[in-house]
Amino acid sequence: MTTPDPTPESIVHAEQARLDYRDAMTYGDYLQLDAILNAQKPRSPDHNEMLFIIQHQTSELWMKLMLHELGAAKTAIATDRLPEAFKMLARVSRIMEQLVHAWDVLATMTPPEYSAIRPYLAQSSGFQSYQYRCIEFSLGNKNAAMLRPHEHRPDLLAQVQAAYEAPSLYDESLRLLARRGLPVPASHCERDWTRPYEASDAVEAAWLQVYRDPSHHWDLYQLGEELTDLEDAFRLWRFRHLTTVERVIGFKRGTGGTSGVGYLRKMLDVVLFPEIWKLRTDL
Ligand code: HEM
Ligand SMILES: N[C@@H](CC(=O)c1ccccc1NC=O)C(=O)O
Repeated sequence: MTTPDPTPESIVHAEQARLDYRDAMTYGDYLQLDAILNAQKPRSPDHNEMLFIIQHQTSELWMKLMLHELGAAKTAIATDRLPEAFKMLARVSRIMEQLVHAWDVLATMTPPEYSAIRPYLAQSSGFQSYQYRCIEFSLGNKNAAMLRPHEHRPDLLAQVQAAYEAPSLYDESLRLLARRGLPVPASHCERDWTRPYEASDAVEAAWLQVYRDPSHHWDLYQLGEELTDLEDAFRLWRFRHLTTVERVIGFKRGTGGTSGVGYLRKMLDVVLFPEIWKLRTDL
């Protein structure tokens, strides 16, 4: 006699899965799904606005995690706990790569599809993303003008301002090199952290010592390569943004008031960790 194939119902029964959650915390409770899944409020009647909203909301969630990891990685470097920092920096780079691939989903939106939504966006723009600005500042791309869009929200301004005033990931890395006896000039160990980073031959010379003798400076060498991974991924993100914008709105001005593609193209020239790149030519 053959036993009958199990039915979906009998499988659940045999597993003794809990089915009554009246008195227990559920998946949705734990993840606050009521809040998250009721936060998509399209303003247009257009089908594609849901994609646009979810693309941005998921990006903001990943940015939240990046900031969480970046902040902890900076503290770990500042307190000489490098293995922990490496774990967190690797995660930040993987998140950035995730955001790079996310552009593929948004690129399914054609120019006419976006044109149907765009008037409903009014003057809102990614330019006003405070988490994005915190990431740029944490990575050392400081620019006082970028605080202005947040002036009307003192609570958010305080967060962006804190990232603006704090040493960046790279600043903390250079301070670590100095603590390890490498010849990082004093001007790069203590300074007004709100000033844009200025590349220095002396800093490059310090990194060169690391890269010329990796086995003696293994963890600093690994730090240099983690920073390279991160900037590499960030450059790809900027490039995919630029290309997606060009294919969707061409050379129209941005809703945030910038030239659009022209502005985003200029941002491709930003170098976050200049000496880490320059030293490769001099090795
Ligand atoms: C069709 C999709 C998109 C278009 C047409 C677009 C367009 C633009 C434009 C024109 C700017 C320049 C600022 C302005 O004048 O508005 C900008 C900035 C920005 N966008 Fe987008 N964007 C798109 C998707 C996204 C997505 C998915 C994100 C992810 C969160 C994003 C994040 C940003 C950020 C952070 C900035 C500021 C960049 C900086 O200051 O360096 N954008 N976008
Ligand atoms: N700057 C875009 C608008 C835009 O992309 C946007 C608008 C509201 C919320 C997020 C946006 N995404 C990134 O900039 C545009 O000029 O079409």
